[in-house]
Amino acid sequence: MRAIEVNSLTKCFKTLQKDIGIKNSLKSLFKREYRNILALDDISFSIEEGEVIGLIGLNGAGKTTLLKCLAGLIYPTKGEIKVLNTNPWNKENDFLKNIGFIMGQRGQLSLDLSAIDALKIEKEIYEIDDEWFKEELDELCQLMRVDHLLKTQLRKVSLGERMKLEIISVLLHKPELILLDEPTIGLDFIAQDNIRKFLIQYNNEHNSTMIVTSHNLVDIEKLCSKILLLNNGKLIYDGSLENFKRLYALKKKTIIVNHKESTNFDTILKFIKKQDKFKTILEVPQENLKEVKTILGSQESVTQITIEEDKLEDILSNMLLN
Ligand SMILES: Nc1ncnc2c1ncn2[C@@H]1O[C@H](COP(=O)(O)OP(=O)(O)OP(=O)(O)O)[C@@H](O)[C@H]1O
Repeated sequence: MRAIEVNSLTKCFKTLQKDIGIKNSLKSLFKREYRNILALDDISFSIEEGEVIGLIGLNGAGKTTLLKCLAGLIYPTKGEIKVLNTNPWNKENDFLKNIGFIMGQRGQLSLDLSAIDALKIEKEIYEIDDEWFKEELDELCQLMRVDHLLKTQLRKVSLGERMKLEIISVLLHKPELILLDEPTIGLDFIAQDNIRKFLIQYNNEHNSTMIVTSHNLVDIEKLCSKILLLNNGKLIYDGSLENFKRLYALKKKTIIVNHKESTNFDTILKFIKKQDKFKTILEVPQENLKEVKTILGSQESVTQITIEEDKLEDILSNMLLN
């Protein structure tokens, strides 16, 4: 079943321009100048139920704006959106109960409360019954390993622990659609990994649809099978991550060669990027790859050849910055 359908979505923000200095500020009180910012430019796509989609793009590409449109927090300028079979800006109760929005940069739980009290507020907002709340909370706290923090004031828990509690608060009511805006921002690598594993497990168990935005492309590679790539408000790729990597593969491949001291690199010297006694790193254009592999393969002193997979980060830099 289709979870999201977006047709020709355009969002334009109109912002007041303010000049620098008191004199100019006073002037702008009388003569207001506005600037239009096209945050989303005629984009269309659809997402099936249970898919985990990576929404990527450089700063200002339009990712948060798109998530906010999908959540019904802002109105589009033009176009149609259907999320869970409804118009998000109608804000029907059923719709609101079935979506969860996690914003890594801005927590929603009150820092003055203990974790359990803050979660109980969510329980009341979403009208979760006592038994369900207890069961869900136990399960989620165990999965996230935060049981010991429930009585602690949120101001006193670490950033990673707070993020886990934020995620729990959003998942308590088992939303069908989960929007995750930078879910691992500011977390150490262990906490990032725990959150990713948790989200994968949660998706496997509940078949919830997820959209993840992150500048940490490891999140995207580990969590998402499909991506939406935004650039200056335009959707420039919609499809599988695998296909994206194939379509936009880098023109040069990195080959790591482990070898004995005696290895002869004479015929492929021009490809050497770095070399020490037992290891050589080569940068080889696609068209020379076969030839270089044959040369390396014919040498007995070569013990291992590894061709590095293109990193998503490198493909994107190559694509967006060139
Ligand atoms: N409320 C607003 N008023 C005016 N302009 C806005 C508003 N919100 C976003 N914009 C502009 O819309 C564009 C897209 O912003 P958006 O926050 O969606 O980008 P993003 O892809 O999420 O960026 P980042 O990766 O930096 O979070 C930017 O040029 C931004 O300045």
